[in-house]
Amino acid sequence: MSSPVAVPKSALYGGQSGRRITVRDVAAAKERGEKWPMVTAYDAMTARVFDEAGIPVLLVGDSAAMVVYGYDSTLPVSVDDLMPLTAAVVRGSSRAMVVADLPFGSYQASPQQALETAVRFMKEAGAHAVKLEGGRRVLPQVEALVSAGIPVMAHLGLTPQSVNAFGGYRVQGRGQAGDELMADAKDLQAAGAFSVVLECVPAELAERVTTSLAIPTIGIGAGPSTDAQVLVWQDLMGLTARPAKFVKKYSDLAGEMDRAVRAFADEVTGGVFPSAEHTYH
Ligand SMILES: Nc1nc(=O)c2c([nH]1)NC[C@@H]1CN(c3ccc(C(=O)N[C@@H](CCC(=O)O)C(=O)O)cc3)CN21
Ligand SMILES: CC(C)C(=O)C(=O)O
Ligand SMILES: [Mg+2]
Repeated sequence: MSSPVAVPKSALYGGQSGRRITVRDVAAAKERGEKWPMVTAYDAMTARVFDEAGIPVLLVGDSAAMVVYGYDSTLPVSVDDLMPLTAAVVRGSSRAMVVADLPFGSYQASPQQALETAVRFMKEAGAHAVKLEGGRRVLPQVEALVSAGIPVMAHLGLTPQSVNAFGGYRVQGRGQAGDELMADAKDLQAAGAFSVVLECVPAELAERVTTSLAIPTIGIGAGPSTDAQVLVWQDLMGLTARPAKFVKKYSDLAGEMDRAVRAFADEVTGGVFPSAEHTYH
């Protein structure tokens, strides 16, 4: 039997406020030095499970392109694809802040385009904040959204919508590029972003960015020093075939689902299911 490990729990993670987590709660957690978890969600039932577990922030990621829709990158997914998933996550949760990831092509063209897209996610899907990828190249977009009262989560490092420009999913921010990323992070904070995701960057860079910023950093493949950590839920649950190095598997849902569906199939073919207890008369 394994001995229980004492896990320090933050007031943000598992908070019992009875209302939604807000950007103010997220800011206060950094001031208190409390780390918190974020996970993706794409439907109401998983959102409810994560919400009831006390996860303070749920991200409806454009990773839905890959884990929900089966594309091999995040580029093909549209606003219309993500809108119903976002609405479902909002309906399935009551305490988490729900962040809508703006998909490729829905905000890059102009601040006006970014505002129109973000307003749809807030108004029609009920999202509480939006996320977009990029640094100084999207500052006008960030400023337009913040001016409209829309909380913006930024995203630096391995920004998957730029996978074709990077030539693959590779670590970002090594050497000189680290100084560029630091400058992007500071400018995003100055533009009013309430948090910034750091994806696939050296831990030392993520630590420097985290201590240099007043807003929280959310790491994925960015080492242990960021204020928060995010994973795609299918990765941490063991549903993903070949997860990245930064993924830790906390469950083997693929194995469990395989076992369960084979058991059902065997009982159907063997005439065992349904028995009397699952039958109406
Ligand atoms: N299921 C899932 N999980 C994710 O974390 C995720 C997505 N999908 N889709 C969108 C992006 C793509 N992401 C990825 C995908 C692959 C690697 C990857 O294979 N990385 C290499 C590192 C290569 C290097 O060392 O430069 C690895 O071996 O982990 C990283 C991030 C993260 N995001
Ligand atoms: C992995 C997170 C940060 C993301 O952007 C997504 O799931 O789309
Ligand atoms: Mg994303």
